[in-house]
Parts: sequence; C-alpha cells; structure tokens
Amino acid sequence: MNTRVGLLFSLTGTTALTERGQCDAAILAIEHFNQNGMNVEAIVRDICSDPAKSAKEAEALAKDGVKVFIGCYTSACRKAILPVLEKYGCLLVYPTLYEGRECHSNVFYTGEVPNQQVHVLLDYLTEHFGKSVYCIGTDYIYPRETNQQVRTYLTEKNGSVVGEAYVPFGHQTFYDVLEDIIVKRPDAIFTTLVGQSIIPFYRAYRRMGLNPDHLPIFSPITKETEIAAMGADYGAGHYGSASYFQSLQNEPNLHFVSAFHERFGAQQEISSVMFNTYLGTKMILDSIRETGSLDYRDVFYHLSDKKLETACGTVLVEGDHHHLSRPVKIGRATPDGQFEIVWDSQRNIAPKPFKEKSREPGQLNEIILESWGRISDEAIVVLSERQHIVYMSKKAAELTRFKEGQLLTPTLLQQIHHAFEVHPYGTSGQQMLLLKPKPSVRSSGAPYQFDRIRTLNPEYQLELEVAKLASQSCANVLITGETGTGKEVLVQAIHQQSERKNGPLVAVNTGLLPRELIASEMFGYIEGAFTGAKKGGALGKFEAANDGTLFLDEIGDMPLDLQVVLLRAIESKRIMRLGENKERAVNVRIIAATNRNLQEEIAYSASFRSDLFYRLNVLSITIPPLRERPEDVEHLSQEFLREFQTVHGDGPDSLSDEALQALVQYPWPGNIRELRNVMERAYLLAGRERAAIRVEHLPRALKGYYQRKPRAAEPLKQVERRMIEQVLSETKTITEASKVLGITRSTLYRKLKEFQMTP
Ligand SMILES: Nc1ncnc2c1ncn2[C@@H]1O[C@H](COP(=O)(O)OP(=O)(O)OP(=O)(O)O)[C@@H](O)[C@H]1O
Repeated sequence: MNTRVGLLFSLTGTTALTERGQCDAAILAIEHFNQNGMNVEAIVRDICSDPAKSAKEAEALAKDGVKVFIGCYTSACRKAILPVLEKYGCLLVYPTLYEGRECHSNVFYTGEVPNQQVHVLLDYLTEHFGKSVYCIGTDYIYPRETNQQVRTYLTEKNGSVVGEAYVPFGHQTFYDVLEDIIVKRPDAIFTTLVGQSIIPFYRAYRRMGLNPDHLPIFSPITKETEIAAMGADYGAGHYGSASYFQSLQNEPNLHFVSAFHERFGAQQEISSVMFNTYLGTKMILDSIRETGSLDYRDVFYHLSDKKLETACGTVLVEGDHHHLSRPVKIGRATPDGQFEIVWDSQRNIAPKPFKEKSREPGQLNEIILESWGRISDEAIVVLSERQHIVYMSKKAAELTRFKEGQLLTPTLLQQIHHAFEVHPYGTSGQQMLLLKPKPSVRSSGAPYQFDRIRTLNPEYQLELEVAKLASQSCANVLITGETGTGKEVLVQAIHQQSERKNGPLVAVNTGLLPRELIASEMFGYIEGAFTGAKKGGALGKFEAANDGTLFLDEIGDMPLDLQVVLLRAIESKRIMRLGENKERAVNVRIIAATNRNLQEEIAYSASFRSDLFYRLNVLSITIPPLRERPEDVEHLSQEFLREFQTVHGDGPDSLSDEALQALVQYPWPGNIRELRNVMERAYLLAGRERAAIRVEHLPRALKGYYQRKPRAAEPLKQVERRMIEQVLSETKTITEASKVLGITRSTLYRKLKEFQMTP
C-alpha cells in the first residue's frame, strides 16, 4: 500500500504547544503501521493555528492527490477545510475533543464530545464543590459553544454560571479576569482556554494566592502537555477529564507510553489528544488496508460499529455519525505533572454530539435565532409553549437575571412588562419576546398624580394619607406591596407632588439586573474600569437622579454586599464611580419598593441588612393587594374602559353583572396590572359595539369565578393555600417557589406546616 497522508498541525502559532505532540503521535502511528510492510508517507504541513492557511494547505495537497488528512486542532481550522474535503472527496481524522453538533460525512471524530467530557466534569464539580461556576475561554467556536452548553447543563442542575470571560488567542495577562473571579466568588472555574494562554492563566492564579482546594480549575483541555509547559507545581490540584491519561496503568498503555518515549524521548508527556491522534490514525490506516480503498465511504462503512481494545479501554465506532463510544475518567493533577484518577465511568459513554439541550422542539429556527442573538443589540427571549425560557440573546442575558430553562411564572412575566416594553411575536407554540428597556427617567409623559389614585378601601386610604405626607417631606420612603399593586404609580405621585417635581425621577430595578451590573448601573463608571466598559465611562443612576428622586424598585433582591455600598451612599450622600477614587456629592431623595416582607427576611434569613432597612423605612407605606380591596375592582375597571376608548377607539363602556361578579371574586395574584390586562383583552374581544363586557370575554381562569360562593365564603387562608399549591406545582425548588410567592423560604416552610402540605 502506497499512500500519502496529510498531517495538518500547527507547529508554530499559539496552539503549537498542544499540536506538536499530536503531530508526533500521528507520525508514530504511521511508523508502526509501516512496520508491517506498508509504505505510508506522512506529509507534514504547518497550519499555524490559522483557518485560512489550513484550507489553503489542504487544498494544495488534495489537488496533488492526497485523500487522507489528520489534524486541524481548533474547530475553526476543521470547519475551514470541510469544503476542501467535499470538493476532492477526502477524509479527515479529527482527533481533538470539540463542542459536538457536527457529523460531517467526510470526518472521523476521535476526540471526546461534551457529554463525554464536559458533563462528567460538571457532575463531579457540582457534587464536590458547589453549583456556581465561572467560565473562561479563548474567543472562538469551541469555548463559546461549550460554555453555552455548560450554562444549559448547570441550569438543569439548579446551578449557574456567575461570570464568563473570553480572551483572544495567545492572550497573556489574566489578573483582571482573576480579580473578577474573586469578586464573583464562584465555587469553581471552568476553563476552555487553549494554546499558549493556558500557561499564564494557571500561573497568575497561583501568584494571586488562590488555592485549588477551595477554588479548583476544571478543564477539558489542560492535560499533561500543558502542565509540563507551565510547570507541574502550577497545575497541581486542578482537574481535567478525558478518556485517556498517561498515568493509566494497563498493559496496552504501558506499552504505548514506552513506545512513545523510545521514539521521542522519555521527557515527552503524552496527553489524551495525542493518544486520540495515534488511535484515529491507526484505525483509519487499518481500515484503508483492509478495504483496499481510499474512498471515504468505503472506509467509514468498514469502520462502522468496529470495536477495539485500546489503552483507554474498549472503544466502539458509532456507525451513524463516526464518533467514538468510550470510557471516561476525571483526573486531578499531581505535583509530578501527571493525573491521579479520581473518578472513572467504568463503562462506555456513548457520544451524543447532538445531545438536545433542555429545549423543547419548536418552530423558531434555532440557528438563525442564535446568530441573530449574538450579533444584534436586541434583547430577545423565546418561550416554549409551557412558558419555559428556551432561548435568550446575549443582550437579554445582560439585561435580566433570567436563565435558559427557567420557568417564566406570571409574576416574572409581569416584572418583565414592568421594566421593558415587550413586543411579542407568535401566538401558538413558541413565543418570541423582543424587550426594549423602558426609559429610566420618568419625569416626562403623563405621570400619575394623587387625584388619579382612588380607593374605597379604608386601610389603603390611610396609607395614601401617609404617602401625601411623604411627598411634602424629603425623608426616605419604603413602599411595600405585592407585584402590580401600584407601587410605581405611587412613587410617581409622591415625586410629582414634592418640591423635586422639576427634577428627574429615575428608576432602577435591582431585581432584574444581573448581579454584576448593579454597582455600575447605580454608581456609574469611568472609561477602562472593567472589560467592556464604554468609552468615556457612564453616569450612574444616583448622579442621573441628582436634585430629583431615585426609585429603587425590588430593593429586597439586592445582594448583601451591594446593600453595604448602597447604605454608605445613602448615609454620606456621596458616591464614587467604579474605577475612580474621587467622591461626588449627590442630592437625591430615595424611594424604595419591595414585594417582600423585609422585616421577616431580616429576622429569619438575614438576607437583608437591618441598618439599610431602617435607613430606607423612615416613612413606610403598604399597599394592600387587590383581593383585599374588592371594593376597588369596579371603579378601576371602569377607569380602564375609559382609557381604552381613547387608545383603541370605540368599544364596550360597562360590565355585565355576571362579569363584575367574576372580577370581584377572582383573587388577582397579579393585582391591578393583571386587572388592566384582563380588561384590555376583554375590551378588544367585545368588539366595537358600545355594549357591556360579558363573562365570555374574560379569560378561562376568571370564568370559573362567576356564580361561585361569595368571596367571604372563601377564607383568605384558603386562597393562600391554593396559591401556594399552584406555585409549587409550577416551580422546582422551595427557593424558586418562595421567590415567586414573594415570601421568604422560612415563611413558606411555616405555611406548608400550617397547611399540612408537603413541598
Ligand atoms: N390606582 C391605579 N389606577 C389605575 N391603574 C393603576 C393604579 N395603580 C396601578 N395601576 C396600573 O397597574 C399596573 C402596575 O402598576 P405599578 O407598575 O405601579 O405596580 P408595582 O407595584 O410597581 O409593580 P411591580 O411590583 O411589578 O414593580 C400599571 O399598568 C399601572 O398603570
């Protein structure tokens, strides 16, 4: 057999560190193959970690009759040569772990895919260290795709990615990223850095005094070769996963290691990508010899379902997509640069290059959506039929704390409507929401005044008196009330009637903002303060509200450490922009709002600081939920009908008795906001006649309340019990349920006990 094989590896360039060993492994496999009287010629081409060069070199060799290629370490290089493989009918042995989602007819994949390597690492990590992870990677296809899968996988396990950073190929300084990691306090770091950058990253980690026992680094890439290059001390204690480790003590491996050392020197470390290169080269050459054909279709047909005993255990070629089923291990690096096996699958793990994410199938084209979401500045959220978030664009992730896989409960949906202008697309099946932040400065437009806030409820009337008093003072105010009860409306009225009415009213919703953005949103930053900081810096909400009112919505969701900073700013009336050490005086009046019981949180879970609470709670106003003031339902509904006449044109101007009865008896978990939405829907359904809204115009959930026993017959406790039951059935954990219900976990547990319910 006289065959030429093109070895496409980077012998120079940023990934040469790893690829040189792969090239040696391919050469060794070819030499071993030739020992049986064969004559395969290896033609080595340096692709310099450059996709364009990879395609150029591959094409030149293919034109010259080369049919078999081995290499192309990065996914970018692999994808670049696919058109060449198709054009000239060549095959590629791709011997590197990668992100999956590919099954090309001309490629034999002998590296691991995420379910064989990344998922096992995450399982181990979450079991032993915790569920919050910081992802760092080189900025190209593999790390971005892999980290997306990390995010999805962790979400399924109720974990989270608390930070994510990408650096260009060859990046050398990591102190900024490590500082960010320290601030975000993850339980572990997950790195998909490749090439030369791996070395300074692990070294900087050590030099910053971090300790692998408390904050270990997990990597599918950093193995014996990379650890040898950085110095074994720097790698010790960190984790990697693969099917193969040099330290495996089985016969085939002892034989392989000794052959390798004999050929390339005893100092040469052997990593899994090198073993996978040796294995792939050997398997493909054996197959070519056995079929006597260089046609990739014959070769793959012959290889399909082939089983082989190897140094990493039994491997099996999955015929329909040319990936390997294999056992997998997790290793912890030891001070001698090797890996001690801490976990072993002990059985084959089948490759799932297309493992569905936890997404439900739908009509929206995922690929288009993902590319659009990556490049556009739109905040896009896609909901499944069952109201789970199945996709979020980069911008949506930046602007909200939502996670893919999360259930968008009615409460959360209402919060979205509160903070964003929401443009929905699609009515059945999946629904796409385009979110545009509402302007935070609310002094323009037609803000609410006290005369528009009417109530027939005596308790609320007293609270409104306090609110009017508050508008005449400059004391801080804390407004408590369930979502949609009209807290913001009240803030507008207070501001409008205060002496600051000509100044701005600026709102910050700390409940929706990702944790890492809260400080910069509130206090602003200077240019260069952090990666991604805007040129010229940015003004924070405190400064934007100068001489006006700052409305801190969802204050109960503010992380504890930021509560300290906020308290300092409120007390000193001075703020410091991020990255600057100059203090600036600010003159703002603070009105905070929450739907939680902060006193209970202080007492039971210490999740809110009492000093901040007392600083904010100088004047406190509680808005009763709508179900406790059924006397307000009728006049609010009438008010909405009048409003819709102006907005939508002619339509119904009254309510039938039955419809009103249903409205009065319904418990209104979404309060006035929900009532407004229900009325708008009914208004549009009822048509242009000036008739009355009837029960059939109401949503299904409300129809059942018509002709029920009067509300008084359904005690409040019963309503409470029913709501808890409903939320528990829609959520996965007590923490999630308590958030949706707007009460603390301890309160929820108490109520479960009281109602004799099990979570
Ligand atoms: N007194 C009222 N009269 C008419 N509409 C009202 C009144 N109070 C609230 N609304 C309407 O109800 C909706 C919710 O009000 P608002 O945003 O003030 O509630 P919130 O308590 O701040 O909600 P969240 O807790 O979700 O932030 C808005 O559409 C608002 O216009």
